[in-house]
Amino acid sequence: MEREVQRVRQAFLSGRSRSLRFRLQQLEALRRMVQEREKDILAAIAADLCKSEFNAYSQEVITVLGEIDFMLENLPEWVTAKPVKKNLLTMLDEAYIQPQPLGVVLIIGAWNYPFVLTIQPLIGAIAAGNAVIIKPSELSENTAKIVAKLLPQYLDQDLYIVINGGVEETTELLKQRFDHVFYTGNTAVGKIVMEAAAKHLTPVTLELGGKSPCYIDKDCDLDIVCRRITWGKYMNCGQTCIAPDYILCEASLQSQIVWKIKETVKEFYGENIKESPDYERIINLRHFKRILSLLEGQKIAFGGETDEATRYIAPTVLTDVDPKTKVMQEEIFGPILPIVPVKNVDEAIDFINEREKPLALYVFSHNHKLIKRMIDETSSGGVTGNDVIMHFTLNSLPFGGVGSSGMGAYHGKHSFNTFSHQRPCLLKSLKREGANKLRYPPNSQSKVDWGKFFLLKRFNKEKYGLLLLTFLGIVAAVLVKKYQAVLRRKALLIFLVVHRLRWSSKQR
Ligand SMILES: NC(=O)c1ccc[n+]([C@@H]2O[C@H](COP(=O)([O-])OP(=O)(O)OC[C@H]3O[C@@H](n4cnc5c(N)ncnc54)[C@H](O)[C@@H]3O)[C@@H](O)[C@H]2O)c1
Ligand SMILES: CCCCCCCCCCCCCCCC=O
Repeated sequence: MEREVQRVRQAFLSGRSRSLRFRLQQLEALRRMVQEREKDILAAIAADLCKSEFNAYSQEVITVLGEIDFMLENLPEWVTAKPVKKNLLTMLDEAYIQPQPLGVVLIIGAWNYPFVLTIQPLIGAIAAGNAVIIKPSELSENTAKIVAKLLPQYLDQDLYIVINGGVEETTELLKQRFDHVFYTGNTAVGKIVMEAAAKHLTPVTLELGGKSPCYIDKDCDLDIVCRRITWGKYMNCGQTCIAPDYILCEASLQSQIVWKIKETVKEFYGENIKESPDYERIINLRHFKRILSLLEGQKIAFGGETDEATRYIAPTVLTDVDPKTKVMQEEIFGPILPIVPVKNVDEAIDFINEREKPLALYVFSHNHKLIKRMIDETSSGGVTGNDVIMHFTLNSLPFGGVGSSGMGAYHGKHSFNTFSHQRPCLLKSLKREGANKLRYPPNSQSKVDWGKFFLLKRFNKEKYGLLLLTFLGIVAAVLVKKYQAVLRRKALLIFLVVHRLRWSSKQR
């Protein structure tokens, strides 16, 4: 493992991942891979999660292609140095922020959307100019294999490598030194990742999970609400990090919600859900048994049918759920939807705030003020009002958690920033030493006063008169610079003295 990481670091140190041209070329190669090998990728996802080609394409491949296109379009602008505002002490100098790659990045992918949750961070890391070690989840072994097979056929083989394996390999990998670790998965392993990274002071992005609440207000169109929730909850058999985990609503709405979700399930998956090409299966037996154990002692309003041989669990709704029961203590990550009755929105807000900060929050209402209030008075990684999941699809929004649902974010420019160092650069001249005397010992009250004047005031915040004066001063300085080096220093001094006198008189 150490040798592999060394090899990737050597490739990074060669400097070739840094040029814009190279990054664009690698991203284009990645896009070609997805387009040319689409069938293989879809087949692998199908084998892992029993997902139809249509679903795999629209839930995973579209997002990957969209992200690559977005990067290709915007990267030339993002990589350029951005000039910043200056103070009086540095106004003749060059000050800018230069985004730079971090170095060697480790990406640990997740199994539930095994392609997009591994490749989307990779896109950001390449765009930012890094070398990358990709560790797909061993739970989605078919996708892990196809990723390991295809990436070296299209990308630089020394800069971007795939290491497959389970807990043992991940543990070994995490002993190595990286410049950033990006992990997607559960909170318990997130802590292990962060602890390992801390040994090298390596920064981490943790894309974790949590119980994402869904509040339904009385004032809404329940047909539409239930259709949207049914889509987001049972997509991928409930194995979605931002799936609505449970519903909070007034008790009087409960029976209507149950009935409408039941009808929608029929509309989406037909009478025989097992036969539906749109309904997936649980990833493995461990998760299948874990989800079944959450049903114990619950009132099943509909669903509850299971088949261990195929790891099938029917779309299920639980009513009058006691918040103290097991199903409300851990993230469900399966097709079970508990309804917890609350008296009103105040109680719903308290309920959410008494628990760990979730990855997503959903609120349905015609009342825009109520939605805004929910957002203002709670915390979560992201929010979608009057729908579920959809904030994930917008690459202008940072995607990530807060508190126990994670730290850091990605997607679009946010990925580029996550994998870049925003390097502050100030380029001074070795001339104009006169102004610098101010900061050299011995210090004095007069120097402190000049320092206050130079550093606590920004000329762009001054009134018009001052602006004009500054402008004239700069013009004078430029002219003087052009014609007479000696005069230039004097003109600048006169300008600063005038400037200072005005400022001092205002202070008084
Ligand atoms: N925020 C997101 O974008 C996002 C996306 C997908 C999943 N998730 C979250 O992930 C969770 C689902 O994942 P899961 O819990 O089923 O994963 P899991 O427990 O089945 O496996 C997680 C991974 O952790 C690794 N692992 C386990 N123990 C380890 C150890 N001691 N050291 C190193 N690695 C170890 C395993 O090899 C495996 O690849 C949910 O909480 C979900 O919300 C979050
Ligand atoms: C054909 C219609 C296109 C519909 C687009 C819907 C996109 C859904 C994307 C779902 C991806 C969810 C990933 C969640 C990450 C955590 O598990």
